[in-house]
Amino acid sequence: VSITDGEDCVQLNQYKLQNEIGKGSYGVVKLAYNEDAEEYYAMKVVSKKRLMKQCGFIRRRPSQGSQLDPYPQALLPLDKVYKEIAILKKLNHHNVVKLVEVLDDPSEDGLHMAFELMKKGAVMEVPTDTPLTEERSRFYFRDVVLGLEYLHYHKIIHRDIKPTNLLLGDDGHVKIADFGVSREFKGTDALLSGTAGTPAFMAPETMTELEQYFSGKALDLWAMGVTLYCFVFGKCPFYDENIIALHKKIKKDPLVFPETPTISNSLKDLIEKLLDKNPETRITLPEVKVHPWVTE
Ligand SMILES: COc1ccc(C(=O)/C=C\Nc2cc(OC)c(C(=O)O)cc2Cl)cc1
Repeated sequence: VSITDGEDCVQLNQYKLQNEIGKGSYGVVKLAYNEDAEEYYAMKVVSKKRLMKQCGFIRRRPSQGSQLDPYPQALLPLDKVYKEIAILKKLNHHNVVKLVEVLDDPSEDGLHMAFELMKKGAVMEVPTDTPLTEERSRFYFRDVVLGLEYLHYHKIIHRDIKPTNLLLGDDGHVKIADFGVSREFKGTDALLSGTAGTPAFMAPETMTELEQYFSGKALDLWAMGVTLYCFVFGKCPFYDENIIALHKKIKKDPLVFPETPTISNSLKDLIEKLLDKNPETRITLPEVKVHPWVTE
């Protein structure tokens, strides 16, 4: 990997890194021009050092001798990102982002993942005062249903479905992105514990005091419900900037639809079934596929 700081942009092998187009806890995404392919890509840059710190592997140790504290048996954080790459490499679906290449130079801190560029970026930002029409929401929702059906079929729970992780290509279709917290499972469903993803999109069953296990697929369905609500209303159904208050609202508050914009009864019915606080009775993906609002 040769990194040269040219006129004012960084060259990484055959990629010319340009301006930042995305940012998150994972790192940044930069526009990258591939000189050989004469194509633009989205280059996700993950800092390995930051990953190590995020998992508390690098502690400030008092200088008491040089003995290295043995790493706890937990997964090394880099394994997490290598697992994410392994998952992405085997995925190939019209509604899932395509990982093209990984540039990982052991001597470099940045791990670079080149994705096909989704020219229009995220389908929408939340909150927004210009939400999507019901028609447009249905069009994008169908893409998310197909993408998620593919992921669940390949035994992957995404765990961070939300509008900013739904990227729009120039064919007007949506692809699911960001597998940073996704989980592979064996058998028919994942049995998960703990919370991962974005708080306002987390399902109520994950917010239990006692350590509990819950279905992975049902988490993605709940997040799809929050996402669909955001599509048409431009804001989340449950929100509070205080995380404790947010958890309480998600667990206790009834679902409320704003007066405007008015939405059809069939859409209300679907959102209510997705945002069912009981994961046992929550609508499943096969049922979503045949729901009147989706097939209308
Ligand atoms: C306005 O123009 C724009 C065009 C494209 C973008 C954009 O692509 C942003 C993020 N991209 C991604 C993020 C990912 O994770 C966090 C992953 C992943 O890890 O799966 C993949 C991609 Cl592509 C933004 C603005």
